[in-house]
Formats: sequence, C-alpha cells, structure tokens
Amino acid sequence: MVSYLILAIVGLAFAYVANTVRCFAVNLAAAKKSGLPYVCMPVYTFNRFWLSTHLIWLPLCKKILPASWLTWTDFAIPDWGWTQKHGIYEKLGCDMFIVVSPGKNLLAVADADAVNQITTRRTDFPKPIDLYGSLDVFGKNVVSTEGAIWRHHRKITSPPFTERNNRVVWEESLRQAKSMMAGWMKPDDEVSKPLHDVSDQMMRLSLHVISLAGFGVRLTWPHEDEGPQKPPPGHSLTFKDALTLLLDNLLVVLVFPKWMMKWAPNKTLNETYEAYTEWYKYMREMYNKKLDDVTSGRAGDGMDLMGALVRGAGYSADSPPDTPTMNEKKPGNPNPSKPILTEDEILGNAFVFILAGHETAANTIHFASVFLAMHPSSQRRLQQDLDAILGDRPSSEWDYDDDVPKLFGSMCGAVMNEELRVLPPVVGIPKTTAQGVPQGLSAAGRHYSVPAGCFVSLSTAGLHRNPKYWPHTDLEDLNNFRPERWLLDDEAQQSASSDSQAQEQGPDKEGPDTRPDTASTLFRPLKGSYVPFSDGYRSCLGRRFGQVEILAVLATIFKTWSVELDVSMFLREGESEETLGAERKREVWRLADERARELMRTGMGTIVTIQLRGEKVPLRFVRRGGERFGAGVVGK
Ligand code: HEM
Repeated sequence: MVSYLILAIVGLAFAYVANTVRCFAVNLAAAKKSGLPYVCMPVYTFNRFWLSTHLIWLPLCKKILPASWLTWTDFAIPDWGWTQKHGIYEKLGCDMFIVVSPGKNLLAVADADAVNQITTRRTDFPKPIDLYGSLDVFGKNVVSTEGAIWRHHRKITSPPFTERNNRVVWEESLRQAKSMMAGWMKPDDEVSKPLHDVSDQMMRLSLHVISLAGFGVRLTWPHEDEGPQKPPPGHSLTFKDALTLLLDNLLVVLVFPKWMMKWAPNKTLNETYEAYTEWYKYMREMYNKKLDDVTSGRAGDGMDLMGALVRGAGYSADSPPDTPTMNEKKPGNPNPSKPILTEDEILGNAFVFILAGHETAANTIHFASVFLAMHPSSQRRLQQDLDAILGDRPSSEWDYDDDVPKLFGSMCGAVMNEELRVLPPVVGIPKTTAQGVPQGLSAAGRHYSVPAGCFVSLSTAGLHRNPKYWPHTDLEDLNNFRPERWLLDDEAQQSASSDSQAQEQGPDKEGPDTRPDTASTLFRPLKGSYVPFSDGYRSCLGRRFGQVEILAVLATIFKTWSVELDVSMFLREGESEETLGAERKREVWRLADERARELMRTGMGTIVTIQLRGEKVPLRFVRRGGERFGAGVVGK
C-alpha cells in the first residue's frame, strides 16, 4: 500500500515536472518567434504558490546557486517592475522584452509608441480581468469587467465626471484640507508635533472628499465631532467607522471568503465582516433614497455618483422600478428582461469609485509632502507661485475657474506631475493578449508579434525614467524628485497655447482618452511616455477629479505652512531643534534625509497601490517664515 502511494507521488511529481518543461518550451518558442528580446525564468512570478512562498526560496537559491545562474532573480519578486525601474531596460539594451516562464510569457513595456498602440487597441490588448475578480466585493463594476459589459458600465459611470462636478471636488478638498491642518495645529501654533501618520491622515482626507463629492455624505475629523458619534438606528457602526474599518482591512475583504470572516475565531476578521455588512447596509439605504429621489423627479446635489448610477440603470420619474417595461425602453440594454445595471452592480461601482479614488490621490499628496520636505528650495518655489496666484485672498475666495488653470500651469502642477512621474500609484498597468491570437506591435521602426496569451505590463516606473523622453542632467537625476524639470523657459511658455486644461471636459464615454496629461504651460511629455492615469480606452475615469483634489490640498497646505523632515530621532539627549548650532542642524537634517531616501528606496510595496509598507517618514509642519531647515541650512 505504502509503495503504491510513493509510486503515485513520484508519478505525479514526474508529470508535473514534464508538464512544466513542456509549457516552458512552448512559451520559449513563442517568445523566439515574436522577434522581441527575451529573458528566461524557471518560475512564473505571479504563480500563487510562488507569490506566497518566494521569500523562503529566493534567499535559499541565492545561497546555493552560483551567481551566473541567478540572473532570473531580477524578475522573481512581484514588485520587480518597481525595484528595477528603467535600470533593467538599460541593462538589456531595449525598451520592451519578454520574460519567458513555464506559467506564462510576460511582456514588459517602457516604449511610448508601443504603449500608445496597446492602450488604443482595446480588443487586441484587453485587461486580464481574472486579476480583478477580488474587486467584485459588492458586485461587478467598471474596473473589473471587459468587452461589451465594460462598455456598458463605462457608459453609465462616466456622466458624473464633468467640470461642474469637479468644482464640488475643489470646494470640498479646500474645506477638508483646512480641517485636517486644524486637527494638527491650533490657530496660534507655530509648529506641529512630529507626525508619524501623515499617510493615514491623507487617506482620511481623500476618503472625506470622495464621500461628499461622490455620495453627498460629509465626513468629519475627530476634532470636529462633539464626543463619540453614535450609529443611527438599525446600525452597529457609524458610516465613517464602517467605511474606515473596511478600507483599513481591505486585504482581508479581498482575500477571505465572507463566511470565514463571519465565523472564524479571529477578531480582525469578525470586525471586518461587521464593517463589510454595515457599509453594504448604508449603501443600500443610499441607493433606496436615491431611487426615491430619481423616480419622484428630485435632482441630486453635487457630483451625485449614486444618483448617476441609478439614473443610468434606467430609473427615472417616467420609469419607476415597478414599471415592467422600464428596461425595454432603454437603448443598449442587451437583455430587456434584466435591469441595465443590477443593484449589486450599482453598489459594486460605488465601492470601486471609493477604492480607486481615495488611495491614489492620498498617496500623491502624502509623497509630494515628503519630497517637498526633502527639497526645501522646490518648496520655496512652490510657495512663491502660490503667493503670485492666490495673493492674500482667504481660501473661501479662491476661484475654481480662475485659479485652478493657473495652479495646473504653475509649480503646483509641476509638483503633482513630478510626484506622479517618480512614484506612480500603479507601477505596472496590466493588459493581456487573447489565447490563440498573437498581436502585431511596432516600435523603433521594427515589427514584432506579441505571443498569444501573453501578460503585458505597461511599466510606468520604467517609462517615467526612460531618458529618451525626459529632460535630465544624468541618469540618476531621473530617479530624483525635481519638479523644476516641468517648468518651461519664458520663450517656450509663450509659444505654448493658452491654457487647455481650463477648457477640459469630462472623459469620453467610450472612445480612447485623447486629453493631454498636463497643462500646456508646462513640459508636455511625448504621448505614451507619461501614464500615471493609464491611457486610451481604459484610462482613469477620475483623472481630473484626482488632479483637482491634489492641487486644492497642496495649495491649502503650502500657502500657509511649510513641511520639514522631523529630526527628533537624531537628536542627542538634551538637544532641541531650537538650540542646535548651524553645523549640527545640517548633520541631523542629513541623517533624516538619508533615512527618508533609504525608506523610499527599500520600503515600498504594492497592495492595490504602491506605498511605504513598514516604517514611515515622520514630518512636521511649521508656519511659513518659521522654518528651521530652510534651503540655506540644508544646502538644497
Ligand atoms: C492621483 C489620482 C489617480 C491616479 C494616479 C489614478 C490612476 C489610475 C490608473 C493607472 C487606472 C488604470 C488601472 C488599470 O488599468 O488597472 C485607473 C483607472 C480608474 N480610475 Fe483612477 N486614478 C486616480 C484617481 C481616481 C479617482 C479620484 C477616481 C474616482 C473618483 C478614479 C476612478 C478610476 C476608475 C473608475 C478607473 C477604471 C476605468 C476603466 O477601467 O474604465 N481614479 N486610475
């Protein structure tokens, strides 16, 4: 009996190895046929088993194998697109290459021309939607679907993203940013305490903005609340607590089945389940209220995402939900017996808007603050531009139509663009080719054939550092945050057309995105070389929403405050920042700067978006004029 078992195990192992070798040979042959450069790997980096155990095997391989056998380890961690950036393309001498493995071929792209072709040939290079299944927590949505179903979702979810609605985003962002700062400092304070949770606070700010602008629910900061908030009748958590808990434990929600979250003897799982069910209840209440508003002809305020989703699903005053023919009347409904969007799909879209919209913008504001603390002279230049644009007017008088285009075209826009260049929240935008259908692709005057069933990664980290596309002093300069690279000299500025961002409208519902990424008064990257918001048909729906929010928050903070690296951990006993001599000041700042650089180099990891996963960079905000570590002190 035992010998049969051993035989069966050996047989299975043999079959597994034989199949692995066969798959590798097939993928290698396809890569050779493609005409593209390729490198070989013994494992597929995104294989589930490898993903969960690579931290055990990799050090082991590095210990026992000779260095010449280890070239594949460059690609063996899931975040290799980030750790390698453009360096790997330089090493291989090309801007596109295939990583061949037994599981799948992967095409890595840092070529702008190829990116343009891929993003505009939607059916040839669709999204690998199996990767996005976990986003269907509440229902299918515009992010997790493809083909006709995606078109359907996109058509219904696009209308609220208009300039009129971005005005609401602007106003709420100004309000929330002021409030966040008030939570850190009293009106007479000159300096904040060391802040170790700036990223969490920015996340909260961004959540507050989307909550009001998207769903009409204004969220408050703890210092604005009069005592702890009570959940309303029928709820065990407040809306804010449910949403915050849900997003704080997002990974739990995406990975664990709901029954396990409910029944497992684990507090985090149980609490996350409670947040999940509570948020669902709130969204259903919001949905029902909106349904009532829409079917009785009452208009929604502001951006009103939920209202747009309900109206898009076919409900109106003429077609309340109990009208049997409601959906038959709607053009484009492939199956008249079913609603245009089901209730689950409406809630699914509401959830991904919050997910896609809050972390990306929050990261940008957080890292822009960290970078500005590390580069005081760029910060001063930003503040000079803010003074020139906004003068002495209080933020209640800042004007969306007048001021936003100017902010876009100033150092404020340059800081935002540069942060998104250096640290795009999505470092590899995933696409694929269909099984059985290779796809032609041309780049640098040559024609290639991308293998069928190939995973394609548009490497934002690589493209954004490709020396072909960016003004730079040397290669290292491309890794650095230098917003001044976006500023044009006077002559170039004059020849640039007058502000195109001011006239920008919402995204096209179905066509590829042809809108420029940046203001015309700043450096305009070659199309396809700068894609923090992706591009083409599947470009970000909330791009302008995010940009307006980021500009509003940066302007609010830096008009009044400066940010500095907190140096407390480098002070000796008895030392204080106020009494440090010039030399010692320079020394502690250098140490804080080095630590920040090291963390940004080694501490980043991707879960949905890229962020510092362990230790954070502590910051302090000081009233302008009271800086302790200005450009004069730190020498940059
Ligand atoms: C700095 C801010 C933002 C950045 C950098 C960003 C980036 C991106 C990227 C790279 C994609 C493509 C993802 C992929 O193909 O897998 C995307 C898609 C999307 N984003 Fe954003 N985003 C931002 C803000 C927002 C906001 C504020 C919202 C909504 C309120 C939003 C909603 C969406 C949606 C719905 C999609 C899917 C579009 C589709 O597939 O048709 N994003 N975003």
